[in-house]
Amino acid sequence: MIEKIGIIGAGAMGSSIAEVFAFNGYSVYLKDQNMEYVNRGISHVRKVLDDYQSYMDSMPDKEIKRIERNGIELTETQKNTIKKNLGKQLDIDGIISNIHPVESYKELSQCGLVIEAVFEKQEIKNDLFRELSSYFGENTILASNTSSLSITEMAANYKYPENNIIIHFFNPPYTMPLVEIVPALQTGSKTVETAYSLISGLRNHRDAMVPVKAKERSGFIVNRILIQLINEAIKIVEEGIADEKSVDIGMKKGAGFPMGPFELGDYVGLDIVYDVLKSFNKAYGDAYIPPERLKNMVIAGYLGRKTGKGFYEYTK
Ligand SMILES: NC(=O)c1ccc[n+]([C@@H]2O[C@H](COP(=O)([O-])OP(=O)(O)OC[C@H]3O[C@@H](n4cnc5c(N)ncnc54)[C@H](O)[C@@H]3O)[C@@H](O)[C@H]2O)c1
Repeated sequence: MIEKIGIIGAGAMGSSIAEVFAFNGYSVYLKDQNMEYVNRGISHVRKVLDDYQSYMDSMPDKEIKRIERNGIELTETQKNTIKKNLGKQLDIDGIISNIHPVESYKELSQCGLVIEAVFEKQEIKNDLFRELSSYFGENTILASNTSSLSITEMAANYKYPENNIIIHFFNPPYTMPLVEIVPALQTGSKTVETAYSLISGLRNHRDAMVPVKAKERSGFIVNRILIQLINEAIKIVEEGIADEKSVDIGMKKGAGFPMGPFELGDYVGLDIVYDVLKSFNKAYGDAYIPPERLKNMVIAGYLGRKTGKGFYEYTK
C-alpha cells in the first residue's frame, strides 16, 4: 500500500496536488529547484487551506439564512446545532505537517508514487526521468502530470518504463475531482490499476476524486473538447453571430456550464489556449487552427486574468 507520495515541482499544480494528498493523510515529500520554491509552494497550500476554512466558517450562517428565507423560524438551540454540525474546523497545521520539504531526489526514493509537475517541456521531462532512473527502484511509480506531452517518450528515458504513467489532475485539484489516467505504450497493467485505485480513494475539498482512463492522444478527453469549445466560441463572435457575453450566458444558462467559454479562456490563460490549439492543429488537423484574433491577443499580451485583460477586463 502506498503511504508516501513524492511531488517534483511545487508550482501551481505541484503544490495543489501536494495539498490534496496531505489533506487525505498521506506523507508528502515536496521537491523543487530550490528550497525557496518549495517553501513558496507550502505557503500556497496554507493559503488554500485558510480559504477553505473561511468558506466553511461562512456555511452555518448561510444555511440558517436559507432556512429562514423559507419562512421557518429557528430556535437558538437549532441554530447552535447547525453551527456545530456545519462549522467544521480543519487541522491546518496538521495537514501542512504532512508535507515534508526535500532538497534531493534521494529523499524521494522511499515513496511508492512520485508525480512530476515541472515545466511543460518534453526535453525537461525526458531529462528528469533519465536522472531519476538512478534514484528510484522498481517499487516506485513515476508519474507525470503533463497535459500534452508524450509519456511514452519520457518512459523511454527511464529505467523501469512499466512504472511510468500520466496522472493528469485538473486545475485546481482541491476543487476539481477529475483525474485522467493515461498509460504510456510501455506502462504495466499493475501501474494503471494502482494509480486508478489510489486516486479513487482520495477526496478533495468538494468531492470524491474521480479517475478516468484514456489513451495517449493529444488533450486526452477533457482538454480536447474544452479547447475546441473556446475555439468555436471565438469563431461565433468573429462571424458576428453574438458577442462574448451572450455566448457565455448561452453556455451557462442553456448548457449548464459553470463558466462560459470566454470566461474559461481568460481563466486558463490565452497563451496556453493558443499553444494547445497549435499542438492540436498538428495532431487533429484544420478544425483546430487557432483564430487570428486569438493569435493577436497573445501577441498584444492580452492573456486573460493573469494580465488583467483578455476577452474581459479584470481589476487586480
Ligand atoms: N496549470 C494548469 O492549469 C495545469 C493543469 C494540468 C496539468 N498541468 C501540468 O502540470 C505541470 C506543471 O504546471 P504548473 O502550471 O504547475 O507550472 P508552474 O510553472 O506553476 O510550476 C512548475 C514548477 O516546476 C519547477 N521545476 C521546473 N523544473 C524542475 C526540476 N527539474 N526539478 C524540480 N522542479 C522543477 C519550477 O521551479 C516550478 O516551481 C505541467 O506539466 C503542466 O502541463 C498544468
